[in-house]
Amino acid sequence: MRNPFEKMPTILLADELIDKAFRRAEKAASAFNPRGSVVSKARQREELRIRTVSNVIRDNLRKILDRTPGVSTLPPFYQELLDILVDRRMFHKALASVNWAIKTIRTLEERYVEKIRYSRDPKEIARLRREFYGRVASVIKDIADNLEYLNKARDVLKDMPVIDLDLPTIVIAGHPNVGKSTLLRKLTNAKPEVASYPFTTKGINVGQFEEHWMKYQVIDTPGLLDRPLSERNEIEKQAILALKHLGKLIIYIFDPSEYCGFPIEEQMHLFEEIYEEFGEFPFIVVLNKIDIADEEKIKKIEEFLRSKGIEPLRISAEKGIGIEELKERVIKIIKPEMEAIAHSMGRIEGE
Ligand SMILES: Nc1nc2c(ncn2[C@@H]2O[C@H](COP(=O)(O)OP(=O)(O)OP(=O)(O)O)[C@@H](O)[C@H]2O)c(=O)[nH]1
Repeated sequence: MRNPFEKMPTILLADELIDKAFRRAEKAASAFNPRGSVVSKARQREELRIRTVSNVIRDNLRKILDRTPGVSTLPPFYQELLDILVDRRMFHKALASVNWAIKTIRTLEERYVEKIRYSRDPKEIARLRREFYGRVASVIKDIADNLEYLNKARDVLKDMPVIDLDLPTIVIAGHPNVGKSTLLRKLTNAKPEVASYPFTTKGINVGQFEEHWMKYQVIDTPGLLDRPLSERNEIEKQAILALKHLGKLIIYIFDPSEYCGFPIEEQMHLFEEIYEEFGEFPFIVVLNKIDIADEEKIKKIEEFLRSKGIEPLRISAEKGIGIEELKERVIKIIKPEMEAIAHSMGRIEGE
């Protein structure tokens, strides 16, 4: 899956678009050598100007609509993301205004070409053409704000993170410095691709791994699932919603060594919040940095988790301890689900 907004064209602002169209029309008119009477020549030349202006503008605007995916056709994850990045309603309205401008200019073109064909006075013909120019300029000025909005939106959208929506996705959560990116690197054996996300200052880390001929995607969203809910703003809350559309499983990381700077009580508190927030998700909980952590603290967290019916896994992301077992647990949870999906699709195809 690619970024659905990758193909969005550069969007000219109102003045740029008007200038471009008028300049093209002048160029076409000056290269044009009509024959016939004075009136006929005037008609032909002005009709050419009108058609050129209309074509240039409509082509430009049409390209925006053709190369921008319809919001409702996008997967839910991208719809949420669109809301976070640019406000879905505004975006939709801006596109609708572009559509309106295309239609209006087409109507004006036909109307003025007809008027010119009926006129027998070269001065009147020139005046009609100027009037057409004025009306076109005012249509474009009417949508100036929308063009500006789309222009800015495009800059944001074309850099949207490329996340493969077809792959089962594992989301990593836990306080800062507990070892999230170290674990991601270890699990995926890859230098994580960092895509810039506007709602995290650090970008998002994405990596993949393959096991038993199946690919999995692991993402880490610094700044998102590492703080209490009360500290998150609206945008971040929405981003979390987007994650819910995307993820299949959460790997929650504790750092019993407390080297991350958060006491284990605080870590348990954050865990409870995230566990509740993602209630419908399967969780795998790991205790990281066991190479340096205190046995007593490890036990304390283990007891806390067992009281919730969770059996945590001890690992060291840095030393590579427990990573294979972690992968096995991931696969055990995700694979049957994916197989069930594949199976039901096969059945539908087979029928
Ligand atoms: N001793 C030890 N150190 C580890 C282990 N895993 C991670 N670290 C260290 O812990 C520190 C933080 O690790 P990161 O992977 O950057 O943590 P993070 O959770 O991604 O941090 P943020 O991106 O800031 O949220 C780094 O200095 C790592 O080297 C481990 O298993 N053992």
